[in-house]
Amino acid sequence: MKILNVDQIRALDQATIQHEPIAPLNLMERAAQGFVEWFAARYPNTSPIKIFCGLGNNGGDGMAIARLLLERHYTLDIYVVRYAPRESDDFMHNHRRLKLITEQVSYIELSTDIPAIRHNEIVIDAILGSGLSRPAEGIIRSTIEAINRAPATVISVDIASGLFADKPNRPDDVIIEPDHTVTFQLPKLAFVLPRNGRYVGEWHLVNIQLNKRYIDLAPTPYYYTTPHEARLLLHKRDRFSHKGTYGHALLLVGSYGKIGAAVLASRACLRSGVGLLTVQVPRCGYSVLQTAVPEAMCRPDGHQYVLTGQSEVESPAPAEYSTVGIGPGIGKAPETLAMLRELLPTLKKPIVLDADALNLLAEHRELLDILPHNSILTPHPKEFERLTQPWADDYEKLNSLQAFAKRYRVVVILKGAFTAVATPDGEVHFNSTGNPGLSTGGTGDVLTGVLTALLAQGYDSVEAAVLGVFAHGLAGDRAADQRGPIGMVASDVIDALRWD
Ligand SMILES: NC(=O)C1=CN([C@@H]2O[C@H](COP(=O)(O)OP(=O)(O)OC[C@H]3O[C@@H](n4cnc5c(N)ncnc54)[C@H](O)[C@@H]3O)[C@@H](O)[C@H]2O)[C@H](O)CC1
Ligand SMILES: [K+]
Repeated sequence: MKILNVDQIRALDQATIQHEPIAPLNLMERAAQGFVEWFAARYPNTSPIKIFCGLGNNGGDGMAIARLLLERHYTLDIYVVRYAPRESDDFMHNHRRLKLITEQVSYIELSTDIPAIRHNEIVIDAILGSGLSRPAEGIIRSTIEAINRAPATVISVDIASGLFADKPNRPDDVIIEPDHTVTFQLPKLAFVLPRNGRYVGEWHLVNIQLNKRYIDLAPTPYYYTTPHEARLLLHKRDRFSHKGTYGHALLLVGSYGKIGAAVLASRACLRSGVGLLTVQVPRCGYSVLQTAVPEAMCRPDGHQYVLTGQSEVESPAPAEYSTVGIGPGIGKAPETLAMLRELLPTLKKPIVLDADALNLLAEHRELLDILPHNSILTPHPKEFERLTQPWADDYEKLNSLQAFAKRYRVVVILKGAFTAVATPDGEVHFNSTGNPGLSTGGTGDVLTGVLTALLAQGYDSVEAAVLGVFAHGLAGDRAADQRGPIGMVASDVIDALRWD
């Protein structure tokens, strides 16, 4: 699903109006109906509601929503924040229609007009929408502050008032902090950026049949992976396939005290459909691995405690495997750095790099230039910062993510809520699965195993990254359902992996 910017959203409105065709007012009515259906399904009881409307089309939506809620017999107090002399045409029209059925519309011009809000109330925020052109000031600011102080449930129409949809706010901007945002058809970039969490709450999409052709043709680097799209990436298995069909992966993982990472990555790799798996661990990990993961072959490293790449047993060179996954638990010993230096130039196919493999790359940047193209890197924000430089805001971070993926021709998976997958072509796919329960030791090792398995099976790197991140997050969601987000551990995520 595409994520469009504000100019494109405006043009999409116009395209829908022209080509459907539909009168602007009817499109607003459709948006309001969509909101009200969502609302009525979630809040069937008539809790007292306060709705705050601005004077533009977001306020127009609010006026129409107020009318539709009154028709459904909700108890409603309606406020118009009169911050300017001008009103949009569709606001005016809906204001007039509303006044035909109720006299109960109040106007907020001064702070003293702002009502007290009680804790059992629901606030609907329709003050400012995607038309925000500058930070909220004056009476808008005071109203937003009052709503944020109130102990009520807050629901924003389209976007929290005061939040820019596609560019950074200043740190001292005043923005609604909603529990829910109900937006129209497509998510906004602001919704998937971590620092905006409190200005978005849970967000929900309401389909208002905007022009499909415009959406299909609109150029954008930003996408949001829906379950349907993720499922389409899944390769079907042929009845006559055999284990050779699904590749032979090599994992270079673990060091003394971190053999658990090797076990987790190996198990996840096997649970993600790899044909054969060989795992190279330092000698101290040999018995652990053979016992904990009997399905994997083990190639013990020549070193007792860390990886050096030297193998004790006769075995093929890493380049001969379908792919290599390297990083979980490896540490940063000089021998391991030397292994990376020797290994990278020999590899011609995309590989997976995680954890200390990334930290070694950050400390020895010349290695970045010899990464096999289309390799997948899986940093969390701190690791990514070491690979690049600190950022002032999420938009700067996103730019730097896109630039990095392009420059080194790699796929970068920046982990977090709405994990971002940046491609060598400059696209970014935000993931839709996962929960805070995944913030626990070992889940990154699991992801490395998953991605290594997908590359070994012949998925191209972008598909492997998008699908792998989605499936990993979904498994995390299942684990959280079963164990709760606090009690779940990385092994639960492996157990919950499903590929159908
Ligand atoms: N396709 C859709 O998503 C649809 C969206 N709808 C709704 O329309 C709004 C966008 O409406 P618009 O009139 O463009 O903007 P706003 O209501 O957000 O703002 C009104 C107006 O206010 C001025 N303004 C901006 N920032 C400030 C500020 N800080 N202080 C004072 N005034 C400000 C500016 O001139 C704006 O134009 C969208 O969010 C949806 O809710 C349609 O109803 C259906 C289709
Ligand atoms: K709003």
